[in-house]
Amino acid sequence: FSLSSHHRTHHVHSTTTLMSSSWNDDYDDSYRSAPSRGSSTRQKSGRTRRSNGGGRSGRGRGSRDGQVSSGRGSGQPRPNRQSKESIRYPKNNFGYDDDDEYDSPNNNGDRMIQQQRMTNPIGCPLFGTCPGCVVDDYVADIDIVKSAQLYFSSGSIQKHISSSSRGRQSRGRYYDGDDEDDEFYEIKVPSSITQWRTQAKLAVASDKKWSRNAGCKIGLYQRHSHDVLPIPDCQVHHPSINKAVEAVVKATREVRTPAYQEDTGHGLLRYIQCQVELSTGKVCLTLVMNCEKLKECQPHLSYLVKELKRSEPQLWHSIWCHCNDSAGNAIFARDVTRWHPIEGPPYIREKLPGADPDPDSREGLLYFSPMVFRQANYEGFGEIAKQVREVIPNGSKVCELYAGVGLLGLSALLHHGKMAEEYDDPDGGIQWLRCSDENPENARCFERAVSSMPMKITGRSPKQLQKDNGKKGKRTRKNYKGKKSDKELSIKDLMDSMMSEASDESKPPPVDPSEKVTYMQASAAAAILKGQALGANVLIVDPPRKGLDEPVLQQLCQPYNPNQMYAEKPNALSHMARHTVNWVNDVRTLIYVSCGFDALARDCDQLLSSNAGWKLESATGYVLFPGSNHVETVVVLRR
Ligand SMILES: C[S@@+](CC[C@H](N)C(=O)[O-])C[C@H]1O[C@@H](n2cnc3c(N)ncnc32)[C@H](O)[C@@H]1O
Repeated sequence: FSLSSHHRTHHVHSTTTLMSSSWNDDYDDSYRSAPSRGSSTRQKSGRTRRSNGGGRSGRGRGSRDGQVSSGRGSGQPRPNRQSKESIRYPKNNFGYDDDDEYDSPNNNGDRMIQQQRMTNPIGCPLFGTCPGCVVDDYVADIDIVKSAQLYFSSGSIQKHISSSSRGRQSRGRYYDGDDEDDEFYEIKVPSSITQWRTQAKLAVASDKKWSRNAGCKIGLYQRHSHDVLPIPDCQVHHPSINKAVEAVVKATREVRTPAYQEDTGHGLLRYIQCQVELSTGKVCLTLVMNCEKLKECQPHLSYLVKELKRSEPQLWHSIWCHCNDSAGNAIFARDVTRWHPIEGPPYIREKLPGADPDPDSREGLLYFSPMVFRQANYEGFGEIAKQVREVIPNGSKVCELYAGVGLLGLSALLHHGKMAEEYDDPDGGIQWLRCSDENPENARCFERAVSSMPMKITGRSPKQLQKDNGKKGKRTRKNYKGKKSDKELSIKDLMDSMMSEASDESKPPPVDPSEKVTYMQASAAAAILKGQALGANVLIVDPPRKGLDEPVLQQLCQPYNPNQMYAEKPNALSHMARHTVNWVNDVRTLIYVSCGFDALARDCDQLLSSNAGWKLESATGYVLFPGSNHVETVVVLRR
C-alpha cells in the first residue's frame, strides 16, 4: 500500500477559494473548498443522502447496514481508548476503567448522540448552491475519512500498531492481509453538526457591479470563480456570525463603503472576519481594508464603525481593522503592524477546555486576539483537548510545539493539576510544560491564560503574576476604558483615537525559563534545537496543514541514544557536538494532532519506518467541520 500512489488520488482535492497565509488561519480553508453542483446520492440502504459533488464514490468500505462509515462498526464509536499507563486515576464516575466493556449510561448516551450527529441532516437551505459544504447529512461519510480509514488499515501501518492497542481492536483480529477497514481508525463527531462555526472569514464584493459605492455583499467565493455568493442563512455558522454579516452589509449600504475590486485593485473593504465569544455570543469583527496604513481607510472606516455600533450596539465584542493592500489573495498580511484595534477589549475570552464549566468560575481562561490562531470549531476542539490530556501520563514533563495560545498544553496542565489535588498526589500533575509557536502575538495571550489558572498548578508566584498583568493592564485601561461614551464621540474623535491606539504596542513580559510553565516564541525547528524538548517525556505537536517541519521530523526519527545523559537544558550537554545531540531523546509519547491528512500520513510513514522505535497506539478522526470534506486526526505514538 503506497500512500502517495493510492490514497492521494482517492480523496477530493478541493479548490481552496479563500486562500490565506496568515498566522491564524492554518487550516480553516478546508471550509472554503468549492465542490461541484449539488446532487442527491441514493445509498445502498435505500436512504437518500445529500451530497454536493466533491468526487464522491459511494459507500466507504468500512460502512455496513447503510450506516455511516464511522470506523467503529454500525456507526457506533467505542468508548475512549486510553493507555493503561497513561492515567492512574479512575476514569469515570462508576469506578470502572474504560477498558472494561461496561456500558455506562454515559457511554450509551454518548453513542446515541454520536449516532444522531453522524446521520442527521444539517438541513441547510443553501446546500447545493453554497460552496461551503460537500455533504448535508452523514457528515462522517466523506472521502477524506475513507482515505484515512484505508491508510490506517493498510498492512504497512498495521504492523506498527502496538500490541496493547491491537488487543483492543473491536473484532479482536490482527490485520489479515487485505486493505479492508479494520476499524482501528475511530471516528467521532465532536460537536453539534449545526452552528459549530464560531470563526468565519468571508469575502467582500460590490453589491452592484455598476456602482462602487453602493455597499457590499459578503459571502464565499463560488467554485472556480471570484464571484461572491452571500450565505445569509448558513446553518453551520454560529447565529451571531449571520447576524454580524447582515449588520455589516446594511451598514456598508448606509454609509456607502466602497468594496474592493479585484480587477482594478480599487475599493476598500476586502474581507471580514467574525469571531464569536461563546460565553456572550458577541462578535470580534475584523474589517480587512485595501490600504497600507490606517489613515488611508479614513473617513470610510470611521463612518462604518460608527454605523455598526449604532445599528447593533450589543453585538460587538470588539472591532479591529487590518490593512492589507497586497496583490495576492492572502486575507491577512503577516506584518503585525497591519493590525489596529478600533473598539472594545483586546481579547476574546473562552473557557479553557476542561475548566470548571460554571460561568462564574474564572479557574482557567484562554485569551484570543484576532492576530492569533483560533480553532474555528472551538467547542469541538475541546473534545480533542480531552483526548490529549487523557493520554498524557500523570507526572509528565511536556513540550508542546505549534502551540498557538497554549490550548492543548494548558488544558492538560489544569486537568492533571486538579486530579493530583483531588487524589492528594504530591508527585502528580504535570511537572513542567514548555510551549512554543512562531507567532509573536501568542506569548501575551498565553501569559494571561496562565494568570487565570490556580497558582498551585502553574507554580507562578503572586508577585510574578502582578508583574505580568500590571504592564498589560495599563494598556487595557489606556486604550479601552478611559474613553468618552460612544454618544459623545465625533467622527474626528473616533479617527484620532484609532490613530493613537495604532501606535501602542506593548511587548509580552519576559518569562524566566526555569519556571514550571514557559512560552518561547520560535519556529518548531528552532524550539527543538534550542532544547525545548530536552527532558520531556511527552511531545505534543499540532502543526499547520503542511505537517511537521523537516528538522522536527528528523529529530523524531532518530533512535534513542542510551549514552546521552538525561538533560533538561542544553548547557548540560555542552560536552557533546551539537549535531550529535538527540534533542528528543527522552520523549516516549508523541501526540500528533493533524489538520492535514496528507501531511500526517507522510510524517507517520517516516516516523514508523525509522528506527526510532515508535509504535502506533491510536488514531482518532474528528469530523471537526461537519459538512466539509475535512477530518482532524489525533495520532498517539509511544516508544
Ligand atoms: C493548527 S494551529 C494549532 C494551535 C493550537 N494547538 C490551537 O489549537 O490553538 C498551528 C499553529 O502553528 C503555528 N505555526 C505555523 N508554522 C509554524 C512553525 N513552522 N513553527 C512553529 N509554529 C508554527 C501557527 O502560528 C499556529 O498557532
